[in-house]
Amino acid sequence: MDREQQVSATPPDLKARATSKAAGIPGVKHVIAVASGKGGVGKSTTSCNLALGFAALGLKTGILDADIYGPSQQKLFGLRGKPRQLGPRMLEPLERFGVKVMSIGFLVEEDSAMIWRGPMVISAITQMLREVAWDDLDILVVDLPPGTGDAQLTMAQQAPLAGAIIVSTPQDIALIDARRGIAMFQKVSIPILGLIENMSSFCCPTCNHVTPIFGHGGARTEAERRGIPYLGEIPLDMQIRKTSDEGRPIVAIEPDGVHAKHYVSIAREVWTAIVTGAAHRPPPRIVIE
Ligand SMILES: Nc1ncnc2c1ncn2[C@@H]1O[C@H](COP(=O)(O)OP(=O)(O)OP(=O)(O)O)[C@@H](O)[C@H]1O
Repeated sequence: MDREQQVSATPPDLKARATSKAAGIPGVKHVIAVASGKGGVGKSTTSCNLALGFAALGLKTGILDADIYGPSQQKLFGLRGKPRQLGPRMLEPLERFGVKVMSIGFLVEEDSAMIWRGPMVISAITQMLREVAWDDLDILVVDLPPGTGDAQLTMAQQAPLAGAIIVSTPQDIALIDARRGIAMFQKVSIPILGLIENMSSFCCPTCNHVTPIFGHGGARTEAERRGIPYLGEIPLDMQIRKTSDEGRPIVAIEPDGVHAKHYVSIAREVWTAIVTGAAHRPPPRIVIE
């Protein structure tokens, strides 16, 4: 059953867009999306450190900040300045810690409000995807905005996604939203590369007591229930927060530290799934018309 048949039970608008084939991005071998159903669960921090994890594996890596309403990759990577124009339509991504970065945050003032309607958001994301000189990347990580709106759907349908990673905290409330994200990607037949539990537990730096502030293990249970890979957990840790705020992400500045090892190991697992084609695909649905 092909992709067009699988989406035929979805609303007409979704179906029409789902059938438009996602064309490849010149110079980019694999594109993955990092998504979350809910805001503030650490999706951007995870995308940034995962991208650095791919780079640590020796892969040529880029990151696209598709979070139009709240871009943060420019800050996480400690980058300032505007991308250089290369000809009439092409922009050169900025680069730090060996990762090429493009974000709407480079193009608008930090405190300007992004009051854009859906079509403008879609056009901006499409341009950042296709009118940027990514140039010979093994992997492009796309940091999606939270939720399952227009921007997410556009990426799911217009970018040639190898798969999506869902980030959630262990709480029920975040997992309910994560489920919606999973369902959206499955509806458009994008493989789910796995679920990451962020802010999984807090280890007190003075007494080493571990406190599951947002609960613990919820994402693993959810992944098992849905039959999708569980990629692991990242603790709630002040160093992760502090280094992110300072624009010196933990994988870049402490590459041999315990957190970097976590992120790199997740990156390795994801990369293996991509190149072996082992990414989880939803079972084909029987459609009666
Ligand atoms: N594992 C972690 N430990 C400590 N702090 C974290 C961790 N992950 C993220 N944070 C912090 O939580 C806050 C929110 O993280 P982030 O911006 O990555 O979330 P998000 O899901 O991308 O948010 P948004 O929905 O606004 O895009 C940031 O201050 C970040 O530094």
